[in-house]
Parts: sequence; structure tokens; C-alpha cells
Amino acid sequence: MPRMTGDAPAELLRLRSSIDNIDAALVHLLAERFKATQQVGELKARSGMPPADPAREERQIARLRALAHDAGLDPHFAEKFLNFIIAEVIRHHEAIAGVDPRA
Ligand SMILES: C=C(O[C@@H]1C=C(C(=O)O)C=C[C@H]1O)C(=O)O
Repeated sequence: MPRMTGDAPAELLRLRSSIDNIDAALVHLLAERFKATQQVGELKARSGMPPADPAREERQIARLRALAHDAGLDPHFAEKFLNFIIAEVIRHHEAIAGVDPRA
């Protein structure tokens, strides 16, 4: 195991404190996003619209990939992350609409 030298522990604590703040922000942002998508799911169910909108997803992925590229984040990771979230949203929308996922 590498030895901790100088003020490495303090530096590690400082960085982890920043990571903890970022993780908290991510949780709050995701909670707000799911509140909005929940309302979209209810609106779609009321209007008889399908749970998924692949054309909208395609535009979001292209946009997020470009933003990730400009921000120095791996665009492939950004796409996987968004797809992971969208899959969960669609699952919620199917449940709201009473769609049986096994059907
Ligand atoms: C939220 C929507 O429903 C679905 C979920 C999306 C999302 O989480 O961003 C995008 C498109 C849809 O497949 C929507 O149509 O806007």
C-alpha cells in the first residue's frame, strides 16, 4: 500500500468533501428531473401518448454528447448515463400508463 506523505490526508479529505458535495447536488438534480418526468408521464398517459419518444431521445443524446465533449467528459459515458436514466423514466411512464412490461 502506498504511504501517505506530507499533507496527503488533508488533501484527500478536502477532495472527498468536494466529491460529497457534488454527489449531493447530483441526487438533488436527479430528484428534480424525476419530478418533471413524472409529470410528463402523467400528461402522456392522459393524452394517450406512448411512454417513450425515441426522436426526442436522439436529440438529447446528440446534445449531451456535444456538451460532454466541450466539458472534457467522455461522450460515450455521458450517453450511457443518459440512457440509463431514460430507461428508468420510461419504466415509470409505462407503470403510470398501466403498460405490462411483460406483454
Ligand atoms: C420525459 C419524456 O419521456 C421519455 C423520457 C425522456 C427523458 O427522460 O429525458 C425522453 C424521452 C422519452 O422517451 C419525454 O418525452 O420528454
